[in-house]
Amino acid sequence: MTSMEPFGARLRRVMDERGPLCVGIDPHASLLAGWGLNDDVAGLERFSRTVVEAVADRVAVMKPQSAFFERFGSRGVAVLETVVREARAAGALVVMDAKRGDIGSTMAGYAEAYLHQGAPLFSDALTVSPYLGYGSLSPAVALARESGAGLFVLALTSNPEGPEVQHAVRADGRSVGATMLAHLAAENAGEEPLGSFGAVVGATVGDLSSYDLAINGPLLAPGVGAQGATAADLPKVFGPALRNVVPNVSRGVLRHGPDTGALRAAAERFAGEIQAVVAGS
Ligand SMILES: O=C(O)c1cc(=O)[nH]c(=O)n1[C@@H]1O[C@H](COP(=O)(O)O)[C@@H](O)[C@H]1O
Repeated sequence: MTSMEPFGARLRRVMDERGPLCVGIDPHASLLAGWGLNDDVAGLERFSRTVVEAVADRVAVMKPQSAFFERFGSRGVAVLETVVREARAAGALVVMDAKRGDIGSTMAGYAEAYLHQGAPLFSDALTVSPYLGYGSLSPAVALARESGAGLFVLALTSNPEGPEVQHAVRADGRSVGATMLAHLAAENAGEEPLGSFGAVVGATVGDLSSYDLAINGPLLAPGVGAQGATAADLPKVFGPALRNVVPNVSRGVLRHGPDTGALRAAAERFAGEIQAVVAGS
């Protein structure tokens, strides 16, 4: 397998060129209806390819939400394959949001599905859940390193149910979420200009001053837009780590379709607000 330049280096460059915004592709049934599309495979394909056409040539990252494609079985997954290919061809990095996590031997299978170059769903990075134990992710870490891909590990998620697991305090006094961040910092040690092993930290989670976000890797920050966070919240949540934050907006952009100009304008509005807070921090 020919190795690509590591994900972290590719991400840093595209963030420098395009700004850090990630636009999510989340074809909810309600959004398809809002766009005047049927809730079927043709509607799914029209929706997701329109989003790619509108923004993949200008945003740093696109994050298809696998759940909404899997809903339609193998034909939905075929659409997902097309979407990944087209978004990457337009210069965006694709983070596959499938939140995989299993015992190590099975995790190796998931890693092959998304992180092996040449796999039909090969993506620049994959979201993974470490809640079977961080070590269960090692096959994905190893394959990502080999192929130049990355991971985003759920650390402090944007949903209100997350804290019962992620804020739980271990016998050594550290919270579970902080432990995941520490694992990622170790993974990324010494990498320049940025490591490839990111954390998911919701933009909605509030004050993180007691957490060490200096993991030398990207921080994927969902929650801006529909979940109530704004660009203005980002400096408060992320402090000095803001430079490595990739804010994700899905419904906040998608609800402006189906007009490509309106989608583009919505993405550019979020991108502008985010650029302004990053520049001012
Ligand atoms: O991993 C994710 O992307 C993710 C983690 C998290 O903590 N919270 C979260 O909302 N997400 C995803 O980010 C997207 C947010 O969508 P909107 O709320 O519509 O912007 C969805 O695809 C979620 O599954």
